[in-house]
Amino acid sequence: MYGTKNVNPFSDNNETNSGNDQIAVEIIERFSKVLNEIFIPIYDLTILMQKNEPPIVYYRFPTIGHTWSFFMNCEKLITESQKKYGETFTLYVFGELVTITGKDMLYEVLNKNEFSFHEGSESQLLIYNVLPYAAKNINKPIKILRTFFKINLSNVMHILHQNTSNAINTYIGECADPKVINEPNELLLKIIVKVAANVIFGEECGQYEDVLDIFENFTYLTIKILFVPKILCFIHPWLHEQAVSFPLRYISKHRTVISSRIKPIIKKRFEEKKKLGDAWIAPSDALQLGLDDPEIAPDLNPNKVDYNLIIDTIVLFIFAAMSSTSRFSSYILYELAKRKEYWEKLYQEAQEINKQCNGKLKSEDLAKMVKLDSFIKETSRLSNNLLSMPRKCIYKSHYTLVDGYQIPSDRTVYLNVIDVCHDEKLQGQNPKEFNAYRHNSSATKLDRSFLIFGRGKHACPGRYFAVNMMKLLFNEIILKYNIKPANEKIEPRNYIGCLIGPLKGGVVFENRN
Ligand code: HEM
Repeated sequence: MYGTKNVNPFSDNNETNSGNDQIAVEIIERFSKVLNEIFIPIYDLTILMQKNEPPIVYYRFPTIGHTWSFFMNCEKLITESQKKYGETFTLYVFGELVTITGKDMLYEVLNKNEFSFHEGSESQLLIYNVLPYAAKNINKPIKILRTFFKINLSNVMHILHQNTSNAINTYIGECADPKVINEPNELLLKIIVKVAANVIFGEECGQYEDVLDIFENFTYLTIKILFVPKILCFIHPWLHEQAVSFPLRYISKHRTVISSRIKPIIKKRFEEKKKLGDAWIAPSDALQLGLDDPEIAPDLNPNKVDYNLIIDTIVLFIFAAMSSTSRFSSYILYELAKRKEYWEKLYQEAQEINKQCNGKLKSEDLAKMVKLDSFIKETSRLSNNLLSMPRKCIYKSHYTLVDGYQIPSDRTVYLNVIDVCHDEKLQGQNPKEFNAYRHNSSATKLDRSFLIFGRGKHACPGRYFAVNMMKLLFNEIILKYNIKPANEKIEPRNYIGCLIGPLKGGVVFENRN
């Protein structure tokens, strides 16, 4: 029954402190024991009388709860808690109780309306504080994004390919002598921003350096704020939100710059459409999809366009697209640099496909890149966060999971995705080891064993774009360069709290021939 077994998952480490530290720890421990003995049973009792909540993992220090171990070694905290309490349990982190569910229960949480994606998601912080016009009716921008991926992606593949090639030439270029790229994360972000800006924003606008700078800065900052420890949440979550979203709100007056760039383009498009009528060929970008919505742009009148909503939709698009795609691309680049044993086969595949399509890749050619697809899928599988896809329980009093545990209203539930990634039944033999050929379906396919793009009704609508973007990028890199880690001892993946942190270390590029 919940909260009654005061088991300490970290008891093995208790003896490592010495001297004054040891005394200090003992004093705090004694003090906290007294507090625990007073408060925990009272809390336990009140809850027990009401519901069968998931067990709260034992913690030593009141207020701090599991925050320290969550931050320092989240993987160990989760694994040991799971061993002792089962797959559903509760932690006390940054002043808040959060419940963790494992591989058997997480699909229920993902699929039930009683668990809100929008209220649970960390990105809400960004959306409400920085994109207020999108936040007012979030379904509108999401619908534009979904439509874009449904109808436009294959139409823009040749543009994406061309832009990827150009961006690689610009940012990596000829490497007759070995060239060390010390910050491959930044390089990949630059390439992806340039490529994606064209198809999202329109070719005319995607060329403006000031706009590209905004997208880049915005993505950097949004990645950074995800890793800021939520210390201020001990006082109130609102304070944390205000502090981390502060720099984003003032980022180079993004609204003014983007607005000054899109207004003339929108005006020109309306004029051409009026003049040419049905003969006008609409550009295949997300900007145009926004303009096709009569609520956003009524009567082809530039003065009536809801520019704020268009700008927020574009920034949301960029934020959603850039941060994850560039982060995952950097993990793939490192794996590729490290794992020479895969090169031969990947190179052969790239050459054959390139020959068949005369160097002009279309959607169907990308579908043929099965080996590269598997390599991308395996890298992503092993580059997942430990916990992911938070949901807030919005059911009136509590929601009862199939395992009988009752999740109280307002509780955030995190999904233990690493439990899925490391499960032998789901992943096959040696699930913690890299084996690119363990997969027999594409990285875009949503299934129980692969949760990188989520599942259920909020599953990532940008996954085809992301995977195709990565295929274009690495197909080009494989054909053009030999790569190796700048430092033989490349740093393994590191976690910051429950999130996988950016990889560190340079990569050396050299022309293949
Ligand atoms: C490697 C790249 C990417 C990864 C790993 C990724 C991952 C995810 C995941 C896990 C979710 C589900 C979140 C949840 O259920 O809590 C999600 C949702 C979403 N993703 Fe992605 N994503 C990627 C690229 C993209 C791209 C390129 C876009 C394009 C704009 C995009 C747009 C979105 C949007 C709009 C949602 C929310 C959908 C909704 O509200 O229903 N993502 N993504």
